[in-house]
Amino acid sequence: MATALEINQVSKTFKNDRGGVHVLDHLDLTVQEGEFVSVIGPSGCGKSTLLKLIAGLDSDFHGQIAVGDHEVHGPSIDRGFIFQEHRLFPWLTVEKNIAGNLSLRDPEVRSKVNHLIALVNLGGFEKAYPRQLSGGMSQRVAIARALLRNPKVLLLDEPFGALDAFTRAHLQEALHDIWEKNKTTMVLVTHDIDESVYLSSKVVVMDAKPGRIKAVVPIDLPYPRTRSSKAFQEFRTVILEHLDHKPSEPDDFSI
Ligand SMILES: Nc1ncnc2c1ncn2[C@@H]1O[C@H](COP(=O)(O)OP(=O)(O)OP(=O)(O)O)[C@@H](O)[C@H]1O
Repeated sequence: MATALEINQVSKTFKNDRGGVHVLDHLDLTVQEGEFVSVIGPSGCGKSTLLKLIAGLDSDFHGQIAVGDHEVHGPSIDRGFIFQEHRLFPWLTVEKNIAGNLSLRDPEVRSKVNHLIALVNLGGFEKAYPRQLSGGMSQRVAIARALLRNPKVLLLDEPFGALDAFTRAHLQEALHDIWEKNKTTMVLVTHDIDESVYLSSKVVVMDAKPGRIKAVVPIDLPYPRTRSSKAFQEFRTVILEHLDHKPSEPDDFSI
């Protein structure tokens, strides 16, 4: 299997008046083509920062990030990005939001957009406007839009964080379906352990201050996964333990 994403000794410090905040510390991670990787960790550990570095939205960091054979120095169509909020253009229909600046009169674009609308299960809503869609439907349009240019890697920053539990579970299924059909490599930032176990081929658990990779947990459960199964719950516990575990305190010899 070829490597889709290689993160090599990546560190990031945000400069401030007091010198800086050291957010990411020497991260190494390899993601193979077609993998679904989730990144989970405490608030502020640098998950979104890492995703932005991969996206090329911030190139002020140490180390190297490569997507396929190309080192990342800025944004490129080989990486799609999905934010927590869908960021659709309210004045454009679903199909025009997906096509972006490409013309739907081009038969190739039309056929790709039609394919994506079917993939995200929004047939019949081509001419609808974002205000006529639910939050979950809007996020599915955002996913279709991000897939239009066949990115090598799709980066998702808590895409379901603002949705209710029912819609969230439904969209997790939809995302899994899209991943299986489209074979796009995905990197998902989430706070939700169940979401990470349900979707991922491996879960990266991060530590905070500074952000480091604490564990990489391969989830070798067959799909579709059943949240209530014993094996699922065992993976859940493993991740929870990694998240909960604090480095041991030095022994206290005081009386
Ligand atoms: N542009 C910035 N300038 C200065 N500090 C920043 C900037 N962006 C993020 N930070 C700091 O970097 C740290 C990591 O932030 P980041 O948003 O990556 O964390 P996160 O793990 O995604 O958090 P959450 O789970 O709460 O979304 C935080 O302490 C944050 O305050």
